[in-house]
Amino acid sequence: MSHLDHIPSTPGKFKIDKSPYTYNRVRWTSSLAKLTFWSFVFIGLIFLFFYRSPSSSANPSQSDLSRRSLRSSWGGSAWEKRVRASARIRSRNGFSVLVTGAAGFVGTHISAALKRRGDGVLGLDNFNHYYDPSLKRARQALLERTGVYIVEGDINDVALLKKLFELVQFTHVMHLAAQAGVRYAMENPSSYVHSNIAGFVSLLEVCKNANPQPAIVWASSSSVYGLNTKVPFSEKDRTDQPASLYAATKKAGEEIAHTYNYIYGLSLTGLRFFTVYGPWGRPDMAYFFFTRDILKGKSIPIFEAANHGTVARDFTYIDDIVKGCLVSLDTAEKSTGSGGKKKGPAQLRVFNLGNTSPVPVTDLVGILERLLKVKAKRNIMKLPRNGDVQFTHANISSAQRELGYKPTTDLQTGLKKFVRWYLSYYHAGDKKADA
Ligand SMILES: O=C(O)[C@H]1O[C@H](OP(=O)(O)OP(=O)(O)OC[C@H]2O[C@@H](n3ccc(=O)[nH]c3=O)[C@H](O)[C@@H]2O)[C@H](O)[C@@H](O)[C@@H]1O
Repeated sequence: MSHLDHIPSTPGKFKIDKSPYTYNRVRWTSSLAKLTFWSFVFIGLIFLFFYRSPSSSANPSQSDLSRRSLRSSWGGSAWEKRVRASARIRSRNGFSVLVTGAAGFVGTHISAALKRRGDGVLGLDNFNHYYDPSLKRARQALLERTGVYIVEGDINDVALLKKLFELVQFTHVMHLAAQAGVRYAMENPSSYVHSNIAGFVSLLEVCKNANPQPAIVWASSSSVYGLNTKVPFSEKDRTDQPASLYAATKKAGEEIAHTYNYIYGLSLTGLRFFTVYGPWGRPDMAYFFFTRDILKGKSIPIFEAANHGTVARDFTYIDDIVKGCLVSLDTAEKSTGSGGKKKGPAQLRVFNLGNTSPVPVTDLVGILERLLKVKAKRNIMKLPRNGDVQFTHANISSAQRELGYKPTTDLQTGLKKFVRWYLSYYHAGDKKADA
């Protein structure tokens, strides 16, 4: 046996002599050289990972986040060209808007609407696996056909955000990237902190340093009203009793927005969306998976409150939400700061965007049964203590007064459009409708 046979095959390891107390000096020295070499390689890889690591996923687990971030990449001249082309304004007085969460339900609709009217739109999305990513890819393909490019990355990736602001002078940011869903917060609390708090702060940090600073419109949630019992919910009502971690992170977002407005002069508008539904919707939401399960003949859990109390939502159709978002962007005043310094007071707004007519969940199921022509297998159960509240109802007088916001789609009409889309998307192409 030559001494080469003693050189370990596994990097970073060296063989100890038969006797645990003595070792061969030659073997040790060559092993040490190997060890040093492989340590450098290893440290180099770690350095590369942290230096270049762009996106991570908001959802499943932190280890998933890191794993996925390794796979994502951005940069290069072709990439920069695509970014600039997508964000190029094509109408007089148009905006250049960065839409975060662009492959999401609301993000897709808003990106398409902005592009249609001639604004420059650049999307950003981490394509996480909270729900079927193939639906997000299909939305991406849809947007690509209209000329909207979605950068694949995470809002926590400050280097990426900085790069985007270097390439494009965004006039506005439509911030929709978030960990959504009320009930999932009990399963994966850290994903809510990661996206809705840390991610929001990282975005605001980059916006505040940008020159010029963009105006920001972002998605808060009706869930901030939490245990508030005064109806309909007005922006003046208390929001200090969240019933879920999701709601708490959205409420935290509103306070964080106040801080960045106060210190840095960022123009910020928070929109409290009320249970948004429609074509290209989210498979984790009740109207969506009820449709899927009714068609499959599976029973659906329908929540009711104590003493058979009605559980209801102010379901709001996506087109009404899009209108509310666009007019929020149009009426957003410029941020006042520059170079991270505030120059004067800036606009800070919060609006309810709801439909103003709550519908019991049982009625939602009745409408779906009629549209699908299938009887649902109803499994009535007690509202679990998982963050769901019994009732939501928006008072929209403030949005009406200041934005001219006026929802026009009732649940029956909106669900009809959703069902038509659902059937053509899943049944015509025979795609799997698993959330
Ligand atoms: O308005 C909002 O701010 C929130 O609206 C929805 O949350 P939610 O209203 O709970 O929407 P769904 O999860 O679709 O639930 C709709 C209704 O169906 C009920 N439900 C849900 C699930 C189920 O299995 N059974 C059931 O009866 C819920 O209690 C609720 O009353 C979204 O999921 C949140 O991301 C959003 O922020």
